[in-house]
Order: sequence, then C-alpha cells, then structure tokens
Amino acid sequence: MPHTNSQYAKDRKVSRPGKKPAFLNKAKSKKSKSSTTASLSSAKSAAVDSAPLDPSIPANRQEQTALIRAFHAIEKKLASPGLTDPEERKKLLEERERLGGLKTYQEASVHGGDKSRGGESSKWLVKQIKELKIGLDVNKEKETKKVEPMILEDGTKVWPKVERRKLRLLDVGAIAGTAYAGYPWISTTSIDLNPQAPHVLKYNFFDFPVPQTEEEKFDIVALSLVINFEGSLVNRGHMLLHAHDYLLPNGYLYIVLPLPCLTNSRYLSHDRFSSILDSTGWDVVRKHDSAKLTYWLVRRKEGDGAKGDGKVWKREEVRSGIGRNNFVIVVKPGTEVERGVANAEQADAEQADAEEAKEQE
Ligand SMILES: C[S@@+](CC[C@H](N)C(=O)[O-])C[C@H]1O[C@@H](n2cnc3c(N)ncnc32)[C@H](O)[C@@H]1O
Repeated sequence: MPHTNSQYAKDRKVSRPGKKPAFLNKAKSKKSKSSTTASLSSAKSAAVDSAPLDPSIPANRQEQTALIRAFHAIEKKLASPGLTDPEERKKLLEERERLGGLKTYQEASVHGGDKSRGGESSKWLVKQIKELKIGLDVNKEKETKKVEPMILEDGTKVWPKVERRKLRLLDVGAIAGTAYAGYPWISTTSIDLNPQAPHVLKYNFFDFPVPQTEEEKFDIVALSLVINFEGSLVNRGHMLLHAHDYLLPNGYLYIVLPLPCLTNSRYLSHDRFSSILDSTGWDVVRKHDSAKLTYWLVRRKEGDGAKGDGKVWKREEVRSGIGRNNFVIVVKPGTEVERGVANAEQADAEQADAEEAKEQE
C-alpha cells in the first residue's frame, strides 16, 4: 500500500503555476456579510445558467473566492440531515456539476500549495523532520546491529548493504498527492475522499485500513487543512483520536489549520487547542503561526496517555464579541464516527463567519 511519489516531483513543478489560492487571498477592502452573500449568489446564479461554467479554475480572484464559497455551501447542504427532498438534492448536485464539480474545487485547493504562499505546508513539516531527526532512531538501531561480511572462496569479503528505512508518512486529504513528492527519503501514502491523481488512494480517513504490523505503521500522519474541511464537529475530534491507530509508538501528527480557527473563534484558542491535543494523547513538539495558517507538530504520549484521557470536549465559549467565527472541535471519545450527518445550518454559519474573518484580516 505505501508508495513514494518522488516521480511526481516533475509534474508538480509543471502543474503549479504561481497562483495564490483564493481562500488565502487577502481582500482589498473589508467586506460585509452581505457582499459575501452577494458574491456567493452571483456564483450560484451563474451556476443555474443552462451552459456549464468553464471547469478550469477562474483566473480572477473574486471569482475564485465565490466559486469556493459556492462549493462549500452546496457541500454543507448535501450533508444536511434536513435534506430529504430528492428534487432538492438533485438540484444541488446539478448546481455542483455546473460549477465544475468537486474536481474544480480541489484543483483550486491544489493551487494553495504554490510558491506565492511560501510553498506547501509540507515545507514547514520537512524542516521540523530534519531538525528533530524524525525517523532516524529506527535507522540508528539497524546501524548499531553487528553486520557480518560474506566471505567468498578467494577470501574476498562482501559486506551486505544496510538499507536505510525511509520515513513513512500518511498524507490525509492529499488531493493530487504532490506535497511530499520532492522528498525521495519520504515514503508517502496519500489518501483523499476525491483523489486527483492515480497514485492517491480513494479513502475516507475513517475507513482507511489500520496497519497491523509495526513495519506498516507510519512515522507521521498529516492532516493539513483537513480538520477544518470536516463538516461534522465530532468527527473533527475523532480525527485526532483516530490518527493514533496508524502511528508507531513515538509517531507524530501534523496539523495545519487556517489561523482564524484559533485566533478568532468563539470556541477555540491556541490554549484550548493545546489542551484538546493533550487530552487526546498528544504532546505538542513544535508550533508555528504564519500570516494565514497555524502549524502544529505533536507526538504520541507514552504509557497510559497514549490514546488520550477519554475526556469530552464540548463547545464552550473562550472569547466573545462580534465578528468572531464559530470554528470548534468537539471531542467525544468512544462514540461512533458520524456519517453524512453534519449540521449544515451550523456549519454554513460557521463557514460564512470564518470566510468573513479571513477577509477582514
Ligand atoms: C482543503 S484540502 C487540503 C489539501 C492539502 N492537504 C493542503 O494542505 O493543501 C482538504 C482535502 O481533504 C480531503 N478530506 C476531507 N476529509 C477527508 C477524510 N475524512 N478522508 C480523506 N480525505 C478527506 C478533501 O477531499 C480535500 O481534498
């Protein structure tokens, strides 16, 4: 199942023109919620025109933003338990197709990793891996083992080649699986709900087979801009718990979130996120905030805390005031993963608030 994707490094350079992702673009002027709605409805009205929109990513920044918002709105409605009318569902699916389908949305997200925002989120992780020498302990073990030469008839000694083990990384939400393509010493297994390249496996993280042996386990699980993509608030917490199953005892979880999820949420701050991580069995090793994103590298706790303390984390206000977003991670250990039951109304409001907060930054 694991594979390295270094052969895709070339494609990656070709397929990543210097475009900034719409969702990271700074708005020139402060936009009100009504203008947000206006751009959404203009994208939507374009969507219901009889002719399909060009499925390529729009060059214009405002159009990109409107497109991404329209996709978000449609996805949330489709996931709503309140959506029982088959006609309404059909209409939403048609709207999504006319906007170019999920593929177009993901292509827009793929462009999020380009040079204009300082490289993909993989860049920060790779720096930490090198500094912390992650994965090298396994190699060290091998290297200290006594290696005996084979002695040929003529007395020549032939030394066996000691293979260095590659660092094993599970990239969840990998889209086109390009993030770690430029690092041949990393063996990346890439999964996505909607893969955009043949080497990316089509899997929901929650259904991806759990490795049974140490050899199959990973050094790192990456959830870069995936937790905030998850519509179910409880599943966001489940992602933190579920990641343990794929990792070696000292394995790492890498999380990237849009910065406003922690700096401008009513329900989450850096401190509370740290506490949630601690409670779900993770020690924070490194963290960093860029202008738009927050990066966290956390390691599995040892001993009793290895899979968390079982505490429930509900929505609790950590800061008040207007102009906040509602991003939250709910943790309910021992409960089932939610399937297609996102609270669309809540998630819609949260999304709109988060978008607005991003634009105001
Ligand atoms: C915003 S993109 C992030 C892409 C990339 N990781 C990055 O950092 O730019 C989120 C991706 O996560 C995928 N995704 C969301 N939930 C997932 C899940 N439960 N299992 C697998 N992929 C998931 C989506 O399909 C989408 O392609």
